[in-house]
Amino acid sequence: MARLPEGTLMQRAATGLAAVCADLLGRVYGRRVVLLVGSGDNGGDALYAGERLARRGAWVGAVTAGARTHEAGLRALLEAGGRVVDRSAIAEADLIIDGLVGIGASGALREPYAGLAEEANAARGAIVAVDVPSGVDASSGRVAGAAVRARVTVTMGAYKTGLLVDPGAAVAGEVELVDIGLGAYLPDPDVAALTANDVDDLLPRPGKESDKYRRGVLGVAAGGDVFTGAAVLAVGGALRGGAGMVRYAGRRAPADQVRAHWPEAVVTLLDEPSVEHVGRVQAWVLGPGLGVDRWAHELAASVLASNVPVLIDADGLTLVAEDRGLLRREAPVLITPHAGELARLLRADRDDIEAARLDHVRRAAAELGVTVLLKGSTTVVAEDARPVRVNTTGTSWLAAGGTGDVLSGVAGALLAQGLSCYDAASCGAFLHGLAGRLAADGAPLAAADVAAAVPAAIRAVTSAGP
Ligand SMILES: NC(=O)C1=CN([C@@H]2O[C@H](COP(=O)(O)OP(=O)(O)OC[C@H]3O[C@@H](n4cnc5c(N)ncnc54)[C@H](OP(=O)(O)O)[C@@H]3O)[C@@H](O)[C@H]2O)[C@@H](O)CC1
Ligand SMILES: [K+]
Repeated sequence: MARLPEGTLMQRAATGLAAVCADLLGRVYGRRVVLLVGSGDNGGDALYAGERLARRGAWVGAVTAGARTHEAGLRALLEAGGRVVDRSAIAEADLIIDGLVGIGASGALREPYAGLAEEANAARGAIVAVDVPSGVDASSGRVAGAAVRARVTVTMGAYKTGLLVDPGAAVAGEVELVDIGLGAYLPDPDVAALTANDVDDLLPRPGKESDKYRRGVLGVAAGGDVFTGAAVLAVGGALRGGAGMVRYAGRRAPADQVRAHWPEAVVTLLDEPSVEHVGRVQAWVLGPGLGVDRWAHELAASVLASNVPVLIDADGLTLVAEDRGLLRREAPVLITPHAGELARLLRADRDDIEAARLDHVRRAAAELGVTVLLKGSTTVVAEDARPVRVNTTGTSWLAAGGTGDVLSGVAGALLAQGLSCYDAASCGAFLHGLAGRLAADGAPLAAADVAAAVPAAIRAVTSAGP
C-alpha cells in the first residue's frame, strides 16, 4: 500500500471543508467564523479549514473544548491571523464549524461539548458539521443526548451510515462528500455512494463501431388500458437513457400512445400475452401501468422466461408478490419498489420499512436473491454481499406521479447497454435524481420534464471531470 505523507488526508479534508464554507458564506472577506474544536482530529480538520478562511480575510475564532487541542492545526490557524476565543463568540458568528467530535466519539456528548452544541443550535449563524454532526453516532445514526443541527455536513472519504439513517440524517442537513483519495484503502464499508466521476466512469459510451443493436436494445412491457401514460414515460426514460433502440410490446391503447409520442420506438401490438415474437432485446422493463389481471400475469411470466436481465417495477411487483416463483430464473433481476411495494413483497409492515430502510433493502436482496432499488426520500440500492449504495442526488419535487416510470426506463436502458443490475440501478438513480433537480429548479415538475432533462444530467456528470 502506498503511503501518503502524514497529514495529507487532513489537508484534503480541510480544503474540501473550507470550500463548502466559502460557498455558503458567498463572500469570505470580513465574515465571522467560529470553530468549535474538540480534542481529536475532527478538531484538526476544523482548525485547518479555519486557517484557509482566515487567509481569505475572514475573522476566525476557535473555541477549544477539550483538554488537548490539535497542536499543528492550532499553530496554522494562529499564523494565518486566527485566534482563540471564548464561547460568547458563538452567538455573533456568521458561520459555525462543528469540529467537536467525529467518528472517534463514543456515547452521549459530555460537557462542555453538549452545552456548546446547544449554544451553536441557538445561534443565528449557519452550522457546518465536520464529518458528522457532533452528538450523532456515525455508525448508527443514534442520538443519545445533545446533538448539533447542521445546515451542511461535510463528510470525508465515505458516507457514514449515521448521516443516512434517522435521527442522525435529520440533523445532518445537506451532506457533501469530500473525496480524500482514500477509496482503495478503506475497508469495505457497508454503505457507499457514487460520485459524478464514478457515474461518468461507469456510463457506457457508443464507440465508432456501434450501431443501434450493439448499443443495446431495451424491451418495454408496460402500460394497460387504464395507465397508458406509464408506458409512454418508461419508453421516454429509456430513449433518453441511451438505449440504442426501444421495443415496446403491449396492448392496443398504450401501444397507440407510445407510437404517437415516440416514433423512434418499435411497437409490437400483442394479441397474446407473450413476447416470444417481439425480436431480440438485451434487457426488459416489466410492469409500469401493466395491470394485475390474468393477461398481465401471463405476459410477466413470458418476459421472465427470457434469458436477459429484467427490471421489474410497479404492477410487475404486485404480480411477483403474489407469485414469487416468477423470480426463479437464471438471468439477473432488478426490482425497483417503493416502501409499500417492498412491504408486500416481504410480507412486512410499511412503517417498519420506512423506519429502517437500510435493514430492509439488505434483507430483500438476500431473501429474494435479486438486486433491489428502494425508492423514497433517500433511494438505496442493495445486492447481496455488496455495500448498499445510497443515492445522493434527487429533490423532493420528484415525489410526483410518473417519475418512477421514467426511472424504470433510464435504469432499463443502462441494463440493455450492458451494466450490471447494481450499476444500472445506482447510475440510473443518480442520473434520474440529477435530472429531477435540473427539471425542477425550485418549482414543481412533471414526469415528462424529468425524462427530457436526462441528457442534461448525463452531460453534467460527463463534464464534472476528475
Ligand atoms: N480517519 C481518517 O483517515 C481521517 C480522519 N479525519 C478526521 O478525523 C476524525 C476522527 O478523529 P479522531 O479519531 O481523532 O476522533 P474525533 O472524532 O476527533 O474524537 C475523538 C476525541 O473526542 C473525545 N470524545 C469522544 N467521545 C466523546 C464524547 N461523548 N463527548 C466528548 N468528547 C468525546 C475524546 O477525547 P478524550 O475522551 O480522549 O478526552 C477523543 O479524543 C474524523 O471524524 C475526521 O473528521 C480527516 O482528517 C481525514 C482523514
Ligand atoms: K463534528
